[in-house]
Amino acid sequence: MNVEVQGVHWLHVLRDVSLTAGSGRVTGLIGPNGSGKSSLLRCVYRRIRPDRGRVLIDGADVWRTPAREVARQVAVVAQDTPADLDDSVEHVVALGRIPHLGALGRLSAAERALVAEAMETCEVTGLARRPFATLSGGERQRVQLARALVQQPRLLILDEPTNHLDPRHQVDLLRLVRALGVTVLVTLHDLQLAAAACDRLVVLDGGGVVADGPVAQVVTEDLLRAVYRVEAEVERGRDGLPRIFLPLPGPGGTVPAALARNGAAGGTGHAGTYDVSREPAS
Ligand SMILES: Nc1ncnc2c1ncn2[C@@H]1O[C@H](COP(=O)(O)OP(=O)(O)OP(=O)(O)O)[C@@H](O)[C@H]1O
Repeated sequence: MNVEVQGVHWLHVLRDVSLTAGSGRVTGLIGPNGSGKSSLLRCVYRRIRPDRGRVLIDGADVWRTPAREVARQVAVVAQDTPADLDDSVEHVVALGRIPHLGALGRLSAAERALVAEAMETCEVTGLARRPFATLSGGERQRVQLARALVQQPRLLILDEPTNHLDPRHQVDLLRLVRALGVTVLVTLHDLQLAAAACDRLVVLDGGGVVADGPVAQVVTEDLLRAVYRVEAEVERGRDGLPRIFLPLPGPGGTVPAALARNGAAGGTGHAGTYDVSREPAS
């Protein structure tokens, strides 16, 4: 399933955005906070209607396609979890079949097996009877992914799918997503993960596309400086993928004097120092 975004404008947020997410490929959307990534995904999955421009899925304009038809083809793991919080985990996962259900609204035996398999794959089988509301952030994220998998989408849209996951579950999710063989559009803040998981990266800044291409071409020191305003080092691994070294702080650093504790310089307008090895003053 091929996705084409053509000249999309929305409010002051998206400005003339065009991109293609190729069939069966994993396309990553990256960019600073507030650059418009989630808004663009919402345009693609028909949550918000662009003021100008079009989103075509396999050549059909999503706003000229019935919502149910889009829901049969497109699964979304969004940051805001829409599930009814009192529902059990198993029920939330089974909701993924709704777009495919007939008039009776009952799951077939094959569909129940699909629900069980998706829960197994996302390691949430042990949580099946738990109310969704009682889950941790990472558990919720895995349940939402299981719901998306039982939908058997041709396009999978993931908005920051790893932000609550521990390292092993991050790796598992991205491996699974790559192995599915469906078209994937994903936002990720972790550029190392994005570089490993995606075939192609599109960079948004200020609501516009500022770079678009294969991972190795896009993730560069110049891009990190220009778009994220961070002085990072980028090396190439033997696999050709970029390795990103951010200028992480060691002990000690500076903060505005008004925020400094631990006996740092007082007054206003001067930088104070802090020492992370010291207990905060009580
Ligand atoms: N309904 C809305 N009305 C007005 N402004 C909005 C609306 N939704 C989002 N915005 C603004 O649009 C900008 C882009 O938001 P969006 O959530 O798309 O960014 P993002 O790139 O996904 O950010 P983040 O990395 O922080 O998740 C932000 O400045 C946000 O405040």
